[in-house]
Amino acid sequence: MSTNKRTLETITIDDSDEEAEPVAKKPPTSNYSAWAEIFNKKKAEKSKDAAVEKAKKDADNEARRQKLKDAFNERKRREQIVNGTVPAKKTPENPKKVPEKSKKLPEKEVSRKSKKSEDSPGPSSSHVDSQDSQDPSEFVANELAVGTGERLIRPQDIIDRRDKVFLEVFRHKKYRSRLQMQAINCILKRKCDVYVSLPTGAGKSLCYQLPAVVHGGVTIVVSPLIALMKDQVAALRKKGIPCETLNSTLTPVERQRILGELAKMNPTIRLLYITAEGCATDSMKALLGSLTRREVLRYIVVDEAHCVTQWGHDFRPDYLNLGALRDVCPDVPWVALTATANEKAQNDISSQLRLRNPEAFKAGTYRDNLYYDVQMRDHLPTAPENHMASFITKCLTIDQAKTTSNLTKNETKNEKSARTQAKKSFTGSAIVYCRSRSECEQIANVLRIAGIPAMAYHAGLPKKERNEVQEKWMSNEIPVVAATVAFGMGIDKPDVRAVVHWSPTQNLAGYYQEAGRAGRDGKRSYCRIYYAKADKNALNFLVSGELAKLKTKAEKKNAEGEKAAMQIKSIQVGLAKMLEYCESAKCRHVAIAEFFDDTDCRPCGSNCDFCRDPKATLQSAQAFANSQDSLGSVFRRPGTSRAESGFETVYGGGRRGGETEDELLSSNTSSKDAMERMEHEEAKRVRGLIDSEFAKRRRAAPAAPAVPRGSRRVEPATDVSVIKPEQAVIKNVTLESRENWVRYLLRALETNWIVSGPPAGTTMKQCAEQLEYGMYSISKNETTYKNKLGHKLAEIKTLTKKNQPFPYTNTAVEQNGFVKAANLA
Ligand SMILES: Nc1ncnc2c1ncn2[C@@H]1O[C@H](COP(=O)(O)OP(=O)(O)OP(=O)(O)O)[C@@H](O)[C@H]1O
Repeated sequence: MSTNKRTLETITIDDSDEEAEPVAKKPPTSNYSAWAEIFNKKKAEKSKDAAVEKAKKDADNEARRQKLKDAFNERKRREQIVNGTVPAKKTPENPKKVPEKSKKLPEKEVSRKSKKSEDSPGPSSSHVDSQDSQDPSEFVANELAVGTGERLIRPQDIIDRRDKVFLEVFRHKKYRSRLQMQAINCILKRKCDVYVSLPTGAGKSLCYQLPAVVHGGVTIVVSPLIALMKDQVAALRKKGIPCETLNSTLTPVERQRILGELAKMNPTIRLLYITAEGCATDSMKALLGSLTRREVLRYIVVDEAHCVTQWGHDFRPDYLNLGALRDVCPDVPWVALTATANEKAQNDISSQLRLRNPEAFKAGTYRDNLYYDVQMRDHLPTAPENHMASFITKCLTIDQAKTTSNLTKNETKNEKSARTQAKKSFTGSAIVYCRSRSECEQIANVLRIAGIPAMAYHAGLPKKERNEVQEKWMSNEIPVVAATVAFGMGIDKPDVRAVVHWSPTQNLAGYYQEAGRAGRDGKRSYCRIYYAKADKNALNFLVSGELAKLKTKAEKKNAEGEKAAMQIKSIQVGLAKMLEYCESAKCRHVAIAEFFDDTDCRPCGSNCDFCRDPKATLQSAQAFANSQDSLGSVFRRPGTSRAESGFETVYGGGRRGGETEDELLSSNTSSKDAMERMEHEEAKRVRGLIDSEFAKRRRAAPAAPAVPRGSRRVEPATDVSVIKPEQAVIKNVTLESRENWVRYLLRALETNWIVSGPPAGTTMKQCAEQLEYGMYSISKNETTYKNKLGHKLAEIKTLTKKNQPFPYTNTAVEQNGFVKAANLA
């Protein structure tokens, strides 16, 4: 003890450097000198490490600075190209600008240049169009200033500028398709209106964005969603293209700034995104008139043009006002773009928008990198959630090198626990579309339990949280989002490897668009629907209110009545085709193509479940058809046929009155208000619908012989069964309702036991049946029976949320803690 004290007293601590270790000075003993030597050596090593660390940090910072500088310079350069302030290269193909007087080139020179540009590498010589599109004489020279610097004085300049903008602003190497290039060239010529119908992800936006930049001036783009516009504007700004959006979410100051810029003689804004509602206002008409008079209005573009037609799946009444703009700017060329319009819709779009002899560029819907399939939820070998989880795992290849495991030695013995605890690193991402917010939460939870990082995205989340989810998904931090339909609109993520619909959409066209968010990079991606009879009922039920409203309108013998009748037809056909797609066994690509009147599409061969394995697909469709009348007929009274029930005629689809969840989210009202309004409306609508459906049926049905409710007998279901169905000891509890409770319990257990599976020696179905019977056998009346089962269901769901397995005990043997004598083995 005393030695220690002495040693400590003799050490002088050098604390001049806060980060440095204490240094021993004047070592009094040889022991101490050895100790000090180690200390100093350590200090030297540490400072060396610190120097290396510092050098690394400096290098990183420098690299980051350089990257930012490069990005800034690159953006500046792109801006200069866009503004036409980059001096053109003095090459033989692009000679120095000629003075105004010699604008018109001699015939000979034009044709020589035309030949040259065909041969020139340009944006992919292999994709260079036929002579007509490259012929400079075809292009109408725009003699007004493009921006502040350059003036396009010759058609050849347009071609040069097109290639420069294509390569250096949009940074593409070659055109996505010949059609994309042809459409771009046609639009660039500004000689006629243009209609573009290309598949999802085909690059339609470039068809108008490139000409808009090349010609300078202002291009007006009408888009259906504020969120969509915001995304487009952000993406264009990143490329250095000045663009703005005028919508209801802007502050007065922002609005004023944009209007002030547009009022200038040469506005710098290249693309102005507006909503269809905004177009109809007098102030917008005045603005367009003023731009036209100043000759700076280049194009009017109608994106998602199917919104203009009642034949489309997403009709927006405001789009009908667009045609009136023709009177304000009669000579400006129009461009209409869509991925989802059939022949009827195309004709309607042309007439509604008053397109003048539009040149059409159309391609079928077929995308060979997308694999479509349908899985019948009620006929899967495993729990549907489990099935989906393993499907997603397969789609998103797991990067083994990056996968980390925090398991201990003992835990690795347990495979199930290993599955849940290894932190896998996935490549690519996926979306699971759900119908309700609770379904989103439930699916996200189930996926997490299965070891796939997933988050829910829906209107019920605060905006901040929604943004966070979106950002994490975009940056591949979380690979899967379980979302409502609002998610993904306007998002252009190239590596979405799977789009799963936990239940189908209300319309085949809508499905095509949502599924089209997969594989935008052209790589193999998967589009799957999980389908069950219950979905069919729910879809029919959901749209019947909308149809009922339209039917009242359709009774009127005027234009409004005609439009409503058209809409009813479109809704009915859309849903009928969606259900047909799910239920029939045929090439999925052909089914989609036929819906869009594309008769050229041949069976894909290997890009859908049917073409891969026709026999299995047929069997699955057959199994579904066979179970049609026995499954979950929640909304149909036993004894009535489907036609009698009225559901056969209430196929429907489309979003309600053009107001989507996304729009509600982006409106001025707070998202909570919007969300509540939406939920309230939906609940009211469904309640009203149920009442009216049942009232209708009560009126229509012949008076049935009075049968006490509790004793009513129906054919037992085939998907689930109940224990001792003949008992009927509780008044008003029918066999039907007991079966429904078994189904609810089964669904809840399937989700909860996705990882652990049912207790040894049992199946999930048996457990669900036992649980129901347990409650049935100890309840005195209908209310206690329902309460007990409700609590049990809630208990299972709560445990699922907490990622805890439900501890199953056979409730048939539980009664107030005692085992029933009858159940003792
Ligand atoms: N020539 C090209 N080369 C490479 N990528 C391209 C080309 N043209 C467009 N793209 C890219 O393809 C992606 C899809 O383009 P875009 O969003 O315009 O598709 P779209 O046809 O509008 O699809 P959707 O109808 O689904 O919205 C974008 O990331 C875009 O940058």
